[in-house]
Amino acid sequence: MADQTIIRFENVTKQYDQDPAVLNDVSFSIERGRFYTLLGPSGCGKTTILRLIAGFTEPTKGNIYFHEKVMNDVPANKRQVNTVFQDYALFPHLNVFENVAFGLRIKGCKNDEIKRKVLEALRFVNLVGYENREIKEMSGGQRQRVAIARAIVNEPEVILLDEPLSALDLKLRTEMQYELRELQRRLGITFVFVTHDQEEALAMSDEIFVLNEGNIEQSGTPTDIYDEPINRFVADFIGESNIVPGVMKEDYLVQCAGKNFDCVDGGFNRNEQVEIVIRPEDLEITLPDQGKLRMKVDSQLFRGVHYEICGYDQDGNEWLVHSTKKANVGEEIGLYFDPEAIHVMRLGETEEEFDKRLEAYSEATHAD
Ligand SMILES: Nc1ncnc2c1ncn2[C@@H]1O[C@H](COP(=O)(O)OP(=O)(O)OP(=O)(O)O)[C@@H](O)[C@H]1O
Repeated sequence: MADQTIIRFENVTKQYDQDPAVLNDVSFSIERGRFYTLLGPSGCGKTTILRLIAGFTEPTKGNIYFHEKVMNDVPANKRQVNTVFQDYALFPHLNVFENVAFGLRIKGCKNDEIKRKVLEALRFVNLVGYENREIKEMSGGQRQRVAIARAIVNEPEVILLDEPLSALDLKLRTEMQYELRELQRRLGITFVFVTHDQEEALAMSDEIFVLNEGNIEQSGTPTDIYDEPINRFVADFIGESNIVPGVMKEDYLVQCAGKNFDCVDGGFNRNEQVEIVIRPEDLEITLPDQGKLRMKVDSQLFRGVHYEICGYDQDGNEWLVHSTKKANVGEEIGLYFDPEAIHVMRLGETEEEFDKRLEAYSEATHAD
C-alpha cells in the first residue's frame, strides 16, 4: 500500500569525485514495519545506500523521498532515522545510561522524560540493571544491545544497521540474529540491515536487495530469491548452486546434457539458450540407470549433516550434490530431481524483464 511506504529511492546515482559511480540509477521502496537487508559483496554500494538514507551524503542524481517529500539535502539530524554502526560507536567515557540518553540530552529533553525513555529502551534490549556499567565492562553482545537501545530511544521510523554482527563470534552472532529479528517484530520499526553474509540475510529478512557493482540485481523475499534467482550472480551469491547451460525446447521442457527434462518454467522462445539452476540439496543419488542424469564421482567430503559430492556428467558439466547417502570416488551414479527443482534463467534478463515475462506468461496460461 502506498501509505505504507516510508522511504523511496528514485533513479538514484552516487558518484564520489571523478570516480565511476558507486550506485547506478537505483530505485526501491522501504515500507513500514519490515526488515530489509542490503546484501552484496564488498564494495557493491551497501554502506553508500545507508549513508544516503541517513543523510550523511547526498545523491549525485535522482531523488530520495521520505513520505513522498524530497529529502536529498535534508541534514541527518532532521531525519527520523538512527544508525547502528559496525563498531557501535559508543562513548567509552560514558556509562550505559548516558550512552543511551545522549541523543535525548542533545535534544534538550527533561530529566524525568530521559529516565523513562532510557529505561524503556534498556528493557527492550534486556539490559535493565546495567545502567551504571562502564562500556568497557560490557561484552560484545551487550555493547551491541546498548547501541541498539541508543538507536531506538527516540523512536525513529527507521533504524539502519551497518554489519552490526560482523565483530561477533559465530555462536553469539547466531543468537543476536534471533534477538534482532525478534526485537524488530516487537518494536514494529523498519530495519535496514547491511550484510555480506547470505545465510544471515536469508534468516532475518522480510525482503532482500541483492546488490552487485552499484546495481540492485534482484529484490524479493528470501524464498523468492533463493528459489528463483534471476541470474547467475544472484544464484551463485545466495547459497550453493549448480548452474549449467540448457536449451528451452518448449514451455515446461528444457534440454540439458543432451536430455530433455520436465520443468515448471515458461515464457521462453523455442530453442532459446538458457541456464538452469538446481540446488545441491535438490539432487538425489540413485543407481546409474534410475536417475535422470549420470555422473562420475570426482570427490567427496563429509560435512556432518551431509556428504558433499562433486562429479561430472557425460557433457562435462560439473555437479555438486548434498546427500545423506555416501558415494565412492570414481563410481558412476544416477542423479534424480523433481521438475520443480529446476529453475530456468534467461541469459542477460533484468529483474524488470523477469517480472514482465512471468506476468505475461501467467496471463497467457490462465487464458488457455
Ligand atoms: N567517501 C568516499 N569517497 C570515495 N569513494 C568512496 C567513498 N565511500 C565509499 N567509496 C567507494 O564506493 C564504493 C562502494 O562503497 P560502500 O562502502 O558503499 O560498499 P559496501 O558494499 O558497503 O562495501 P563493504 O561491504 O566492504 O563495506 C567502494 O568502491 C568505495 O571505495
